[in-house]
Amino acid sequence: MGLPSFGFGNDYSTIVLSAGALVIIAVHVLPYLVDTRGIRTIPGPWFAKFTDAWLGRVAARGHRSEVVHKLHKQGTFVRLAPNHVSIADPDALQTVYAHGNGSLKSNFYDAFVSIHRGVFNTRDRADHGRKRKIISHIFSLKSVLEFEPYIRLHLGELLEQWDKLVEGGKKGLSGKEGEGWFGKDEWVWFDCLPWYNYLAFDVIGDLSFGSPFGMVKAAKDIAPVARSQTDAMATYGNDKAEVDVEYFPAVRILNERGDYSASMGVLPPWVRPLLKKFHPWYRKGCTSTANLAGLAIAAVSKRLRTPTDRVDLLSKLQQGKDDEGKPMGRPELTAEALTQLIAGSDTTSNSSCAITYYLALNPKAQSKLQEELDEALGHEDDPIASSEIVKRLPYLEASINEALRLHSPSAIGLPRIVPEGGLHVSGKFFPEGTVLSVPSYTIHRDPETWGNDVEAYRPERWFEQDQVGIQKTFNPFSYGPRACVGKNLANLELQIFIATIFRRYTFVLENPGKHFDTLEGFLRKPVSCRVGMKRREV
Ligand code: HEM
Repeated sequence: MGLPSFGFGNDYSTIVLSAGALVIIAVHVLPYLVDTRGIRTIPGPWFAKFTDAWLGRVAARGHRSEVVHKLHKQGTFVRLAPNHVSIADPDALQTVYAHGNGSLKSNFYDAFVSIHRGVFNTRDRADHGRKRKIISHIFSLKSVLEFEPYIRLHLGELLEQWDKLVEGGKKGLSGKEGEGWFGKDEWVWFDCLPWYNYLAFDVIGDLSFGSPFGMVKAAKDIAPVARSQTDAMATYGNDKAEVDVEYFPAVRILNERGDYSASMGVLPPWVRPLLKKFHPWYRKGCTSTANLAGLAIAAVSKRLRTPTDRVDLLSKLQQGKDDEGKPMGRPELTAEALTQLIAGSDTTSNSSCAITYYLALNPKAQSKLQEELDEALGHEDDPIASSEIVKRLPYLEASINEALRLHSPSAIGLPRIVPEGGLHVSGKFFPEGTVLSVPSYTIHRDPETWGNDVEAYRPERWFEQDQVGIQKTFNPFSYGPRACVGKNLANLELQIFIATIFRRYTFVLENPGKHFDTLEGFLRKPVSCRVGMKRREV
């Protein structure tokens, strides 16, 4: 008996396999061999030379900055994808991100768009310039001081809650199941991360949407979200119409959205709809992105139904006008309020948590900070520190900056496209269209700038090292026209939070030997931060 004949079937599989091989060669191998950008000799992981999938996988696993940092042990330049070069050189910041160099955000940022582009994910230069012009004066030093009462209000609520925990701790009580706190040896032991999330969300929710979520008071991650975006958007044009809401954990959906977008953004645009449809992890992220948008839609709609004379971010956005004197329409207003909620919430809470962790780990630094706080605020009856006093405290500033350096909430290299004419960066020429980034995590560990003990938390280094080098290398808020527009508000919040909290309480780590676990999406986030806390005698 002869071998079975596969006839047409055999020819067909050969054609499919050959076509597949040709597509792989055309899409992945040819660009590598032709090397139009002249980056073939740049070292990097083997797979990353041929496909974006390597970076997509690393991003989805949540430790991108640490992985890229290790790769930079090979040198200043690392190829992270067929068209993406990471440059670990503080001098490169001025070239890649500076005003006037013409580089734009890459298509990474398209993965962050939900209802409408906001100032963060608008890539077109003119559109961004228009938005930024309307928004930037809202975040001037003078303007953000008008927001101080909201910061004080919600911080006061946090102190009330933490005082209760301290009292419970002294009595040796424990929280109910799921609350995660217990008292032992006069201390209360608990995870401070969720509380910082509640605080940051309440402050920014109050500022961006005109009412807080009430998370601190409820001690719970919960916020109203529009039940149907389509129905909610149908109310645009009728500010009196009510939007039907349901309740979601906002902190969780914000985290899921950041992880999803940061991994999706490094993949080619044609793969993205397929992943959204067929891959469960990406599908969940897509749902969270929609829910987060629903949160902004519901909140802005509620605010417009009940006009008020409050001064907050939303009222300032409503008053803002472009060069033609036109205010923002409701979709744009909603998108900007959402941008501020996203950009101004877990950035601040993760930073506050990291500062608390490093001060709890380093009792000497904590005592030194408390001495400075006692001297400056000792005569004050008000438990909440005022901006007027805290802005002048050097050790407080160094303690905050040292934690932002080490933890780096914004740690990944933010991708920018080389403009027409190309760019010379750190001694190498990159032609138009190459994607470049400078990883903050790695330059925050540059021994030339920071000294040889880069992994140690030592606020003192801010007084010892060369100030020009520090100014050039410290990059928590990025640099140039796309740098953080909310930096003044972020600094105000961090200074008031940390001064108030460390003046009132002392912290130790529950398990000082345990690694400070983080998970990175767009931001580098602590996973938890279990501390012991007690009231100070002040
Ligand atoms: C410690 C807290 C914060 C950190 C570390 C931080 C960091 C950053 C960074 C690194 C960027 C650049 C992102 C990129 O290019 O992809 C950025 C952009 C931005 N941040 Fe912040 N941020 C913080 C707090 C805030 C706050 C409180 C707000 C406002 C409520 C805010 C609003 C924004 C906006 C709107 C952008 C986009 C600006 C643009 O593209 O023109 N941020 N932030």
